[in-house]
Amino acid sequence: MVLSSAPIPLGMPARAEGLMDRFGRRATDLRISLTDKCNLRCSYCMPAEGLDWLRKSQVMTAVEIQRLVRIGVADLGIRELRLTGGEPLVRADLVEIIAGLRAENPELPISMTSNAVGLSRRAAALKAAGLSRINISLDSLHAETFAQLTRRPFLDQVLEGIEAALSAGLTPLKVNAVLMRGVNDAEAPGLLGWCLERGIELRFIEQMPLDADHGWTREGMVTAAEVRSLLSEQFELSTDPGDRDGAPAERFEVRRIGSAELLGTVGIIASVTEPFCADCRRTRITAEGKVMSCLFSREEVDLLDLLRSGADDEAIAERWKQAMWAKPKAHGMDHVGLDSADYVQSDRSMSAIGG
Ligand SMILES: Nc1nc2c(ncn2[C@@H]2O[C@H](COP(=O)(O)OP(=O)(O)OP(=O)(O)O)[C@@H](O)[C@H]2O)c(=O)[nH]1
Ligand SMILES: C[S@@+](CC[C@H](N)C(=O)[O-])C[C@H]1O[C@@H](n2cnc3c(N)ncnc32)[C@H](O)[C@@H]1O
Ligand code: SF4
Ligand code: SF4
Repeated sequence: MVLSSAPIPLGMPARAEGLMDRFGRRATDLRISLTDKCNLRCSYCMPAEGLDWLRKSQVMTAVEIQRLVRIGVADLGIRELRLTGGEPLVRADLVEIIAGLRAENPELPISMTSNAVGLSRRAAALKAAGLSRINISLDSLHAETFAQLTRRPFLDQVLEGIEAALSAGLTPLKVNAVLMRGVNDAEAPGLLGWCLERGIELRFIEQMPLDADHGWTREGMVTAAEVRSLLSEQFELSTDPGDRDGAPAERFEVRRIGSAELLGTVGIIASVTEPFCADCRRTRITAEGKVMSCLFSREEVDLLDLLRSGADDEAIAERWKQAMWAKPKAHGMDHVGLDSADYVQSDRSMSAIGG
């Protein structure tokens, strides 16, 4: 048996149940990045020239991913799984990965976050393999604005992907949009109307300082308060009565101004201005098998070396638990504040973490 070389961290119960941290939170939501590669270059995420991609040998195989999920579900209390990246669709073995995960975990909710480029050809196969639902990123319905934000002219492919995902039953389908001031912020009500017509839940995400270009500024980002104000031009929002249940998105019921008819819901993910770290339930594993206990962690704990050196499940679970025990309180620090003086942006961009 290969044991973690690290001693049990201070204060961690010797027989800690599941992925507990020092602040009493327990991670039950596992997010695995399948790849650091992507076919878009969204300005808030990737640089125009791309990044130095990981070599194939550095990236977890389907079998390694399946083993980690098995350990997470059987031994560590994981109750839901999200596949992300990079762009999961660039993995040629995506359908096999999902089929393998589903065969071992018949009841596990398995979702994916994707840019939907090329999805129209694969949506039905992904559903048949066992994918439960999908969240798709779409920042603009205008071809020029889409191309400006993503640096690629693929809007039509994304729209086709969304239609295919709906037809395949990858629902409830959610669309993620990041608003950039002066670029697509005026589109907020239009995007919401478009999603409501299709039974899609739109979520606006505050831009976070996780871009490879390090171009984020607190003044430049569009805040949740601004999103609500932009939407109020056409819609009335009221707090959704449902339980938030640790979710990043705060949900609102949507009605046209002056109408009582409920059109659907919209979510706002206010990671910067209205953080939700106190109830965080997420544990992340990067494409190269490193645990990131927080999206903004500067410390990573390697599971791939254990996977590849004959370690047993118990040793892997123990190292994962230790990594999560050290989870920072918020935003990778001991306090909230992505705009605080002591926040230091990580070298990892969102695409290399697994957003
Ligand atoms: N700060 C922070 N932001 C997060 C976290 N998890 C997700 N987000 C943000 O929320 C965005 C949307 O996440 P998704 O991957 O679409 O899914 P989700 O909102 O977690 O999941 P569902 O509502 O269950 O579909 C991400 O791209 C991040 O920008 C988190 O742990 N911390
Ligand atoms: C990193 S991507 C990975 C999955 C897939 N490529 C996609 O775009 O949906 C996941 C999510 O992160 C979001 N994202 C990327 N960079 C971000 C940033 N700097 N701030 C906020 N959200 C970001 C994207 O909008 C996307 O919805
Ligand atoms: S947000 Fe997603 S689609 Fe856009 S560059 Fe990052 S990983 Fe690619
Ligand atoms: S910033 Fe870190 S602690 Fe806060 S919600 Fe995200 S992952 Fe959890």
